[in-house]
Amino acid sequence: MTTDLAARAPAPTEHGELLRWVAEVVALTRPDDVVWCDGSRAEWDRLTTQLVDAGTFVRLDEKAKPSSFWCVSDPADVARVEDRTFICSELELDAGPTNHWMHPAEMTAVLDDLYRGAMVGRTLYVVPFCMGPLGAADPKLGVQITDSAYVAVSMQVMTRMGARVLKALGSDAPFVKALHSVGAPLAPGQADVAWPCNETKFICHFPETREIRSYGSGYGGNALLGKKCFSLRIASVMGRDEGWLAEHMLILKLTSPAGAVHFVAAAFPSACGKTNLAMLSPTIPGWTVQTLGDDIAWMRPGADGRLYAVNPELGFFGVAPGTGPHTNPHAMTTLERGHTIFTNVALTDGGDVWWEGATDVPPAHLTDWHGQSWTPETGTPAAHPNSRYCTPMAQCPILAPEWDDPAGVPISAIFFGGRRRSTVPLVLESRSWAHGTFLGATLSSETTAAATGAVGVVRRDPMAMLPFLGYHVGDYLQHWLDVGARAGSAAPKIFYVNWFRRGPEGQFLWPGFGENSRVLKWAVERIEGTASGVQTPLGVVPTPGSLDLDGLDVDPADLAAALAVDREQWRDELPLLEEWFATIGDRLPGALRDELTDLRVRLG
Ligand SMILES: Nc1nc2c(ncn2[C@@H]2O[C@H](COP(=O)(O)OP(=O)(O)OP(=O)(O)O)[C@@H](O)[C@H]2O)c(=O)[nH]1
Ligand SMILES: O=C([O-])CC(=O)C(=O)O
Repeated sequence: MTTDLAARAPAPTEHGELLRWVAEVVALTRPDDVVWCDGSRAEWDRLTTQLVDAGTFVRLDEKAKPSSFWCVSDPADVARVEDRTFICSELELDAGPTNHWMHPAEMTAVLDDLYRGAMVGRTLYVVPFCMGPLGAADPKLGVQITDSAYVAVSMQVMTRMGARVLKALGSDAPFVKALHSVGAPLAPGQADVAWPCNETKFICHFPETREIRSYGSGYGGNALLGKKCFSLRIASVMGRDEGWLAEHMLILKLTSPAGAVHFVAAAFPSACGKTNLAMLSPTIPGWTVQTLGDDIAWMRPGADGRLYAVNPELGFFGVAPGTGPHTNPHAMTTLERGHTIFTNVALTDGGDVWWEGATDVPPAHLTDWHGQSWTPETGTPAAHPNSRYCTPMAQCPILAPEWDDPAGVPISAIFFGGRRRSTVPLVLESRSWAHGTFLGATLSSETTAAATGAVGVVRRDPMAMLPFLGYHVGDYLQHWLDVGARAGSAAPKIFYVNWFRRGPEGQFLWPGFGENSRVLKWAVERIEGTASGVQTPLGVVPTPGSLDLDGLDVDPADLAAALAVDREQWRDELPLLEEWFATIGDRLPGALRDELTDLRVRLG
């Protein structure tokens, strides 16, 4: 009976390939029902109400957070699963040394076995979506099939989706096939759980056929397939083939008191400060920051040689803990405007949400992310460290007017940054595009709760893309060099930053957050040729007077320590860089090997 379902459900499209694929997935997964998502407000209301009735969502107080919902996941499904993430290229060599690999045919067989009957008792949602503005010359279209209503409503926040995308697909436009199942079929009469998922998880990418297949998880980056899976892993391959860059970067607009505008893109690993920098409230008078994106940038060369950035997403899927009125007031305002899904934060007795850092003083009583009663004496965090909000970008009070422009914005500066307790100074300017690519290629950062596994372990994370590369890291670095060479003098200037350096007592040496505007200012003044800097073996750092410190209460010794380039520490770092380059193997571009040799010489 279920094999006829695709034919019985009124399909609002004449796209032959899409209809064929939906019928094939229906036959394999055997859902009870098929729903084509239209992206309407009525659909949001219907699906969120359904999720409330199912016990997955709790509706928040309408005055505090209109049309918003709280939910908690299975405690074993709280983050991206990098060890279960695969790049299934035809050749293992093309996935490179940083990715898990399985041959596409072998992986398809494994997954087909798992998908067989996986949607029994559930509804299959067809979610047509577009990454980036629909009005783009070459809109990047996708269709996600999912058996999770949570995913369907989250995709409505995070992507341009629904009827208008189906229309853009017409009868034959190409699209990325993104199949997702939580892997939890329901036997007749079996009661559902609030967060269905499976212990077995697979997040698989087929770069040659531009397909994604995800199984077993309902969590963000594993399940909202337009995000990391499409916009980074698959799009990095599209970018390689088409001559552009798909990057794990925020995009911001910086305006000086004189009205000079610079667009800045910045790549930091997961949970290392992208959202906060994108929504920064400058502490220096007259400067403003506006937001265009907090996680992903697609940068294409324009006719003038500059790189133009577009944010493919429509929402923010942000880390909740640490977000508060002092650190990120604009994120707080975005959330207050509602239409937000909160996952794994705590619930207040008044029907609002809370997490560590939301207020200075915690409420006297909460329901924590395990659904348990919590008081400040409980002694465990009320919110999971990787708890998230999923909220529409359009609600951000400092959204830049250019945010939806299909042409994108010209990037003046690229920042690379990680979370390092030592060694890496507050800011460095690279000597050239190739040197900047070297700094990005050797970026290191301590792991965070955004992925399962140990937290706080230093690892190399090239351009903050380690978990998101759709192909060989060596080829990717060569692509960076090629894009820069084509841009020539129009290429953005590359900077390297570290907000997380610590002193001997473990204190942050730099206050961060809004104060990072001082670093942004120095960077654009370097580009304009008005700020001075001093050469170090690593690159140029600010001279004592060139970083604007007006009104900043910071211990001069801490500041000096934050800016210091310690030759000893860097000499100790050299073998680690060698080791990393050896991992990349013979596809490492020679120009980057030369940069390492030059660094060794400069360090003496
Ligand atoms: N000390 C310090 N902490 C920061 C700074 N900026 C951000 N953080 C903290 O870092 C954590 C992650 O920040 P986010 O801005 O959400 O990171 P993200 O890179 O957008 O994270 P993803 O959504 O995983 O990509 C939060 O707990 C922040 O409070 C900073 O300048 N200094
Ligand atoms: O992808 C996710 O689940 C969340 C995210 O932004 C990240 O981990 O960088």
